[in-house]
Amino acid sequence: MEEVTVTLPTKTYQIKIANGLLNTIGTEVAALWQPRKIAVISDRQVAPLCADQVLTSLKAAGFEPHLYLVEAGEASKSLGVASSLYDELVGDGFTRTDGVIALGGGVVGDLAGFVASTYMRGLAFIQIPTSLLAQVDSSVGGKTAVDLPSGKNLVGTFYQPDLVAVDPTTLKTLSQRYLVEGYAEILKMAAIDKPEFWQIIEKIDQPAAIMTYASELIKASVTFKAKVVIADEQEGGLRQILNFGHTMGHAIELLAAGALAHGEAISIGMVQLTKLFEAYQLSPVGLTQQLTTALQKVGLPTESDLIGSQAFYENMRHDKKNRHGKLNLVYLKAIGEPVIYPVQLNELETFFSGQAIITK
Ligand SMILES: NC(=O)c1ccc[n+]([C@@H]2O[C@H](COP(=O)([O-])OP(=O)(O)OC[C@H]3O[C@@H](n4cnc5c(N)ncnc54)[C@H](O)[C@@H]3O)[C@@H](O)[C@H]2O)c1
Ligand SMILES: O=C(O)C(=O)C[C@@H](O)[C@H](O)[C@H](O)COP(=O)(O)O
Ligand SMILES: [Zn+2]
Repeated sequence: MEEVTVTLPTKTYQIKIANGLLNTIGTEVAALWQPRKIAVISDRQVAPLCADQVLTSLKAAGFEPHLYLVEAGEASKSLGVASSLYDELVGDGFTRTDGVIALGGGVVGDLAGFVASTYMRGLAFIQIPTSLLAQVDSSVGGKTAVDLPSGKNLVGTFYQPDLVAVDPTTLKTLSQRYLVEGYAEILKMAAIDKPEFWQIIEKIDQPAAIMTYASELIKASVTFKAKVVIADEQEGGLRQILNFGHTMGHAIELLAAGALAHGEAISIGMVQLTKLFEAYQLSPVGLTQQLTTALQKVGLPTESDLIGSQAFYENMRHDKKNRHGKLNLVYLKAIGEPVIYPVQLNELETFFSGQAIITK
């Protein structure tokens, strides 16, 4: 078993990574929680694959698990779905001494974490991520959210789990599209972490290689993400680097209305933003091509015709790195050297059209 510890001012928790961990999840949970009711929140695609394993193990450890299912996909990250879950928890008599477990990808993790953090002002919460994206990124760090029609993750909380239990064997049933999509967030972390991480990326020459290096990639990603979160839990400054590619990416994802998965949109966002900063001579010549090549090797998109419309700029203005009239963008001075670069909101169009005057 690999373990990474997340030590924060208010709590410390473990990210545990082991093949077959779902079979013994009850024992892991019993080491943290007294017997209680547990809301296991999952989606209709994931639950038939592994919910039985989790429920059986929880029951054997003395818990009373209740399974709640949402539709698979981003549309479930809504206030409406959260509200239905609150009603079900009330109906089943959940109280503040009970718990919530997210069993699924990033959608289920963000939604269940949001419900756990708000229902009766907060129930204990555990993440069991089953997609690659969730295992490397979304289950760690405590960002929970639902979307609004006007933007991604616009309502949410910082709410840390008591445990993140990663069982990489769950990835065997994940489609190639979502394996590759999760890889986009791995590549993001490799691009902003020390160059040793990028060296693992250099070895990934086709989608199948992602599975070959999965354990190494998961460990490197959560170790890096944990380090950033420990340094800046609530994104006062440094944590914004984890948003590399997300300002454009989230705007594109919203405009694509379900046609692009999160990681696909972030892939486009990383490349197009780097292209802009390369043109402004703030990123080195050739960096856009380096990122493009690494992303295209696994089939990720790097371009979109959704960029540049009025709605695109409007979406970017809702970015949570928008502070005091400036939008903090994250660009790369080099691989492993992310820089936070504030742009005046009233100059956003000029900046993104490549016509701004840059003083270095
Ligand atoms: N909180 C954070 O820090 C954070 C970080 C990154 C992304 N996110 C959010 O995560 C979401 C994207 O997560 P995602 O890519 O996991 O999407 P997802 O949860 O929609 O999962 C992708 C698809 O894979 C299926 N799936 C999941 N695990 C599976 C398995 N083991 N076998 C077969 N199918 C499986 C799901 O049912 C879904 O259809 C976005 O909403 C994004 O905003 C949050
Ligand atoms: O954990 C973080 O911090 C991140 O930014 C990770 C991102 O990959 C993730 O998509 C996150 O949900 C984006 O957060 P947001 O604050 O831009 O909504
Ligand atoms: Zn992301």
